Amino acid sequence: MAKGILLVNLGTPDSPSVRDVRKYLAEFLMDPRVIDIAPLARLLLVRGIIVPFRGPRSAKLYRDIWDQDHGSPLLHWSRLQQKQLAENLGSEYVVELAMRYQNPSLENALENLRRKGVDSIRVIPMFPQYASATTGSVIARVMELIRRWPVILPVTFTGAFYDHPLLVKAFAAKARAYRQEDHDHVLFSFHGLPLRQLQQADPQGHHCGQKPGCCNSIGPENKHCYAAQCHRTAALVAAELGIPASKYTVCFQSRLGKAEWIRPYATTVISGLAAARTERLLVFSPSFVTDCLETIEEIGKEYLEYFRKEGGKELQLVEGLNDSALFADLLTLLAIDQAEFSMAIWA
Ligand SMILES: C=CC1=C(C)c2cc3[nH]c(cc4nc(cc5[nH]c(cc1n2)c(C)c5CCC(=O)O)C(CCC(=O)O)=C4C)c(C)c3C=C
Ligand SMILES: [Fe+2]
Ligand SMILES: [Fe+2]
Repeated sequence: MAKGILLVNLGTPDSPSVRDVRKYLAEFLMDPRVIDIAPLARLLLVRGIIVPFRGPRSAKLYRDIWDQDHGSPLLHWSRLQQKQLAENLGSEYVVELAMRYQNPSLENALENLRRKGVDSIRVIPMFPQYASATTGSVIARVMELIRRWPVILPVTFTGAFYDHPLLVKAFAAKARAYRQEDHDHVLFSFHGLPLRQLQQADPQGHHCGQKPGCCNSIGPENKHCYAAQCHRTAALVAAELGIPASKYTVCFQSRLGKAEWIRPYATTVISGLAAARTERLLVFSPSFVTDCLETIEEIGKEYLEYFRKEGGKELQLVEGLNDSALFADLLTLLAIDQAEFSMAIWA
């Protein structure tokens, strides 16, 4: 009997049309784990302001990144990762891919696994660092769908993998395509989060957002902190590449709305670097395992333009993990438990 593996990434519109982008934004932003405000306020904000006004602007950005043959980069690379994983795992496993929002839908992917008669399901949310808005939301939705099944199969979920040696090696391997001596400084730009969501990961209120820099390092007391996990990924990748602490900065991008998000904001850091006469930046985007709108468009185009406006010259985005064989190996380890893996390599 086969084991089911479900890879889950965030989601993307079905097409870059205004209609499909609005549909995607509405589903995504109505998730209470993403916009965590009172239901009526969320409805008014999302349906009344963000979807109507941001929809056309986002659709234009999606048109810019849409590939003629492959469509959404996020979906294209996720499909390739599914294929690599299925090849690595062999015929004992059935590997499905789903998006938390839009398609391929979680409903269909889970139903496919059920119909194929798998014995168990292992869900792999494809987010290196834990956030309630991403990994948490995937887990919550899968549980909601599976609890309706007549026979509830054994289901396991993998968690954050921000410090996994294969993740670090996979990012470092991608960076080796760019010469470090061609760049004055390295930026690790992570997707941002509202500060209040960071603080929710610290129910005792002892750690997150308590004093400047408290989320810049990780320990047992703040191991679920998204920002601390991001800082740890950056430090590990920098160490792997021999980049000294003086040569890199961590920042957070994609702020939405007026609330305070995790600092420092990407634009503030970019302005500061330009003012300090940094001319050539190399930018990693290690909260994403595939290139997507937030890497290709926001970093590769918008931040490049912004950096130049502020006096900088070049900003080079390090390609996402995309087709990385090392990342496919990491997914393989996540898919099978370590004991099984060591038996497989000893066989
Ligand atoms: C690391 C993963 C992500 C976190 C954490 C996250 C939080 C988060 N995002 C928004 C709002 C938007 N995000 C958008 C796009 C987008 N976000 C992620 C990942 C995370 N988001 C990805 C991979 C993408 C790109 C998808 C693609 O199709 O390429 C967008 C839509 C694009 C736009 O209009 O700019 C919005 C809006 C919030 C509010 C949030 C915090 C909880
Ligand atoms: Fe996002
Ligand atoms: Fe924290």
